[in-house]
Amino acid sequence: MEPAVPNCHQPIVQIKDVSFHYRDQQVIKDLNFSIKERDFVGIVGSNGAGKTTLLRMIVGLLPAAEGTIELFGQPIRKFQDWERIGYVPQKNSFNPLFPATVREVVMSGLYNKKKMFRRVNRLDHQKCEDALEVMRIQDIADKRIGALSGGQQQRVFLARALINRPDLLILDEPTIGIDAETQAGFFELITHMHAHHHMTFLMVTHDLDMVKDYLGESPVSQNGKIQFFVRHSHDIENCDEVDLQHSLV
Ligand SMILES: Nc1ncnc2c1ncn2[C@@H]1O[C@H](COP(=O)(O)OP(=O)(O)OP(=O)(O)O)[C@@H](O)[C@H]1O
Repeated sequence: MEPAVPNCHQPIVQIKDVSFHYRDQQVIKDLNFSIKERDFVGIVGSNGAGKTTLLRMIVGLLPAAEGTIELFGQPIRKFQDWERIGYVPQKNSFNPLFPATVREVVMSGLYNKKKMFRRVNRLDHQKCEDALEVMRIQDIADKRIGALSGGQQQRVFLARALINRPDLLILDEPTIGIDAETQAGFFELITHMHAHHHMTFLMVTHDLDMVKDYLGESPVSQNGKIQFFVRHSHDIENCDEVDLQHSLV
C-alpha cells in the first residue's frame, strides 16, 4: 500500500463544489479535488471534457459559477501572490517573423500587471540565466522565438513559467505537436524537476503512457469525463526538513 502523504504537505489548491458553464453548456459540475504540496497531478480527458476550463479557473482567468477555489490556503478572489504559480498555456505557436528573442520571452515571465514598468535589475538577469540554464536553452537565447522548433519553443515557455521559481507549475498539454523523442525528453525533465525541486505540478496531457509510467494505472478520482491521476512525493519524511532545494539550478 502507498504510504500516506506526510502532514507537512500543505494544500496548494482546494476545489470545493465547483461548477462552471459557458452560457447554457454545463462544463464542470460539483467538482471536489485538492492538490497538496509536492504532488504531481495529471489531468486526462477527452476533447471538450473541460480540462482547459478547469486550469483557467485555477489561474484566475475564469470565475467559478458555483463553489470555491482556494490557492495556498486563500480564497482565489483574495489571492495576490501570482508569482507562486507558473502557467504554460496550450499551443504557444509563433509566427516565424515574431520579433522577440528567447531571452526576451523568458524575461517577460517576470512582469505582471504591477511590475510592468519597473526597471530590470541584476537579480532579474540572474533569474533569467538560471531559467535558460535549467531548460538547456542558453545557446539559443538570442535567437528569434519564431525561428525555433515546437520542442524548443516549449522549453522557452517552460523557462518563462519557471523564472519566478514558482511553487506550483501548471502545464496545459505541454507536448502537443512535438515529436515522440522530444516529448520523452520533456517528460524526463519535468519528472526530474518533481523529484529534485520543491515544486507541485498540475499537468493536462493526452499522453497515457507517461501518465501510467509516472502517475500509476488508475485515476484517484473522476468528475464527468475528467480523470485525475496523482503521484505524491514521499521524500519529505520529517516535517522539519521541508527546506528542499528551492533554487532552479
Ligand atoms: N470561450 C468559450 N465559449 C464557449 N464555449 C467554450 C469556450 N471555451 C470552451 N468552450 C466549450 O467548453 C467545453 C470544454 O472546453 P475545454 O477547452 O475546457 O475542454 P478540454 O477538455 O480542454 O478540451 P481539449 O482536450 O480539446 O483541449 C467544450 O465543449 C468547448 O467547446
